[in-house]
Amino acid sequence: MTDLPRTALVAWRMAWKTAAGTTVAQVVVTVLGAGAPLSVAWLTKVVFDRLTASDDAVDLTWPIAGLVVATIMTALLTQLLRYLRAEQSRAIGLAALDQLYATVNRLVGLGRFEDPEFADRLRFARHAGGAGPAQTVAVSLNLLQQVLVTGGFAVSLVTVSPALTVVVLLGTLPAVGAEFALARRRAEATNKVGPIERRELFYGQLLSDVDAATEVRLFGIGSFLRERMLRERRVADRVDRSMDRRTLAAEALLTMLSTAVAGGCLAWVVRAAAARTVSIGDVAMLLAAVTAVQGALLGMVRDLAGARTNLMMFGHYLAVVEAAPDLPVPASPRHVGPLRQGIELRDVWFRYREDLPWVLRGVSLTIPAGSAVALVGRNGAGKSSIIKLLCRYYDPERGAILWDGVDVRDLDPVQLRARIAAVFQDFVSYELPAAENIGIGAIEALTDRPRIEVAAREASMHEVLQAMPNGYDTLLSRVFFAGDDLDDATPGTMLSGGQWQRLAIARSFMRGGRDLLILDEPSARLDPEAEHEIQQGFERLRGGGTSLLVSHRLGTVRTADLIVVLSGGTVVQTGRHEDLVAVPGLYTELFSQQAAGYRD
Ligand SMILES: Nc1ncnc2c1ncn2[C@@H]1O[C@H](COP(=O)(O)OP(=O)(O)OP(=O)(O)O)[C@@H](O)[C@H]1O
Repeated sequence: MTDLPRTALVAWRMAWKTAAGTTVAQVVVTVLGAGAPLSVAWLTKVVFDRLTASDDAVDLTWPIAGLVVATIMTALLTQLLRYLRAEQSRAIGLAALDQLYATVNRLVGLGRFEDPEFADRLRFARHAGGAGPAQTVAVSLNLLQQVLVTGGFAVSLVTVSPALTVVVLLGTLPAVGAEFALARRRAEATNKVGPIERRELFYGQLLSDVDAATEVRLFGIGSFLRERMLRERRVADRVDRSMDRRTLAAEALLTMLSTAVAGGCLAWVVRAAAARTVSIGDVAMLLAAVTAVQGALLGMVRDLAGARTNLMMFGHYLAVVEAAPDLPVPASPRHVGPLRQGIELRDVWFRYREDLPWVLRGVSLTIPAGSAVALVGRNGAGKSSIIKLLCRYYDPERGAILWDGVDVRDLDPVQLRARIAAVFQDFVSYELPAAENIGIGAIEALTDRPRIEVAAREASMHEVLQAMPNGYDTLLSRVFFAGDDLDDATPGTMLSGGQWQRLAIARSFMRGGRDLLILDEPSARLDPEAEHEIQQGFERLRGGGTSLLVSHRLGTVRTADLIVVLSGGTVVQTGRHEDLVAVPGLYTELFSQQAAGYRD
C-alpha cells in the first residue's frame, strides 16, 4: 500500500460518515486542550514576575485562580478526549466489521478463501478496519494540538530569546528522520510477522480444538505441535526483538540529544537571570516552553510515524473491501429458470491455480433434466471438483458449463444456487440449536417448526432430536453454553458422526422442490439401515427431478439413469450399471473389488 494520502482521506471520510458528532467534539476538545498548557505557563510567569517585581504584598488571587482552572481543565479535557476516542472507535469498529464481512459474503467463489495472502489481509483488516480511521482522526487531531502548542510556545520563546527558539526547533530535526525510518521498518516487520503468527495460531488452535483432541492424544503429537507453535513464536519474537532494539537505540540517542538541548537552554537562562537580562517569570516560561516544544515536536514525529503504520494496516482493510469481484458476475445476469433440458459440461478444463496440475482435462458430459446421474471414480479423479464448478465456486479455465444452454457465467450465482439442494462431502456441523441446524437449509423457513420436523423425519433424525434435553431447541455444541444469559451455564449436547451427517441431510431436505439435487458422498457415515431409509428420502426429495450423486459405494449408484466414470480428470466410461458391468473397464474393476470385499 503506497498511496497513504488517499488511505488517510478514506479513513477520515469513514470516520466522518460513521461518527460525525464525536469527530466534531474531538476537534473542539483538542483546540481547548492546546490552550490549557499555554495558559498554565503564562499564568506561572505572571505569578513569578509579580512576586519578584515588588517587595509589597501582591494580589495573586486571579493568576492563582486561573492556574487552578487551567490545571483542572487540562485533566478534564484529557479524560473527555479519551472517552470520545473510544466512543468513535466503537462506532467505526462496528461499521467496519459490517462492511468487511459483507464484502467477504459477496465473494462468489472459494478461490480467495484458499489464498494465504488474502487470509493475512483479512486478519489485519479485521483489526485495522475499525482502529485505522479512529487512529487517523486521533493522530490528525494530536498533530493539530501539537502544532498549536508548539506555535504558542514558540511565540513565547521568541519573546525571551529568538536564538534559543531556533536551537530548540533545530534540535528536534534528527528525531524526525529517525522516527520515520523506524516506522518504515516497523511496518515491514509487521508484514513479515503476519504469516508466521497465522501458523502459530493454527498450531495453538489444533492444541485446544475439541475435534482434534482425540487424534492429538492418541498419536501423542501434543508436544510436537507445541514445539511447532513455539518455533513460530520464536521466529516472530526474533523479528519483534530486533525491531525493539533498533527503537531502543534510536530513542536513547534522541533522548540524550533533547536533554542536551534542554540543559543548554537552562544554563543560558539561569546566567541571563543572574545578569538580570531576563526576569524570573521568563525563566519559568522558558523551562515550560523548552519541555513543551520538544515534547510536542517529538510527539508530532512519533504520531506521523505511527500514522504511517496504521494507514498501511488500514490499507489491508481497503484492499479487501475495494477488491475486484473474485469471479466476474454480469451486471445484468440472465434469469435462471427451472431446469428444462439439462446441464452440460462442454470440454471443461480446470485447475485450482495456474501453478497446479490440471484437475479436469476436457470433461464433456450431459446431465439431462429429470435424470439421476452418478459420478464414480478413484480418489482424486475430479468428482467433487465437477460439483464445485456446477455450483460456480470456481470457473473453468477452458470450456463451459451450461444450464439449459446458458453459460453459468452469465447467471446470477445467488439465483443459480437457489435452484440447487446439496449435501457436501465436507458438510458443516454448526454449533447452533438443532432446529436452526436444519432450518438454515432454507433460511426463510428458519422458524417454520413443522417444516423442520418433516425434514428431520425424512433424515431419520426426528426421534433423536425429540429425545434430547431441550428437544429441537437443544444447542448442539461442546464449546458454548446453552443459555444466552451469562448466568445460565447449561452445556450444549453433541451428536455422533452419522447423526451430524443425517442433520446435514435434513438441511438439504429443507430445500425440496429445487431443480438440481447434489449428493457428494451423502451416506459415508451412515449405518446400513439409515442409508436405506435416507435413500428413499432422497428419491422423494428428488421427486422426479435432476440429481447428481457422487459415491464410492457402488451399490448406491446401481439405479442411476447414467453413470459417469472419471479417471485422472477425464471421462473414461458412461452408461447404465448393467451396460458398464458387461464390459471390461474401470467401473467393472471397482465394482468387482467392492463386491469381492463383501463376499470374502
Ligand atoms: N482446493 C483445492 N486446491 C487445490 N487442489 C485441489 C483442491 N481441491 C482438490 N484439489 C485437487 O484436485 C484433485 C481432484 O480432487 P477432487 O476433490 O475433485 O477429487 P474426488 O474425485 O472428489 O476425490 P475423492 O473421491 O477423494 O473425494 C485432487 O488431486 C486434489 O488434490
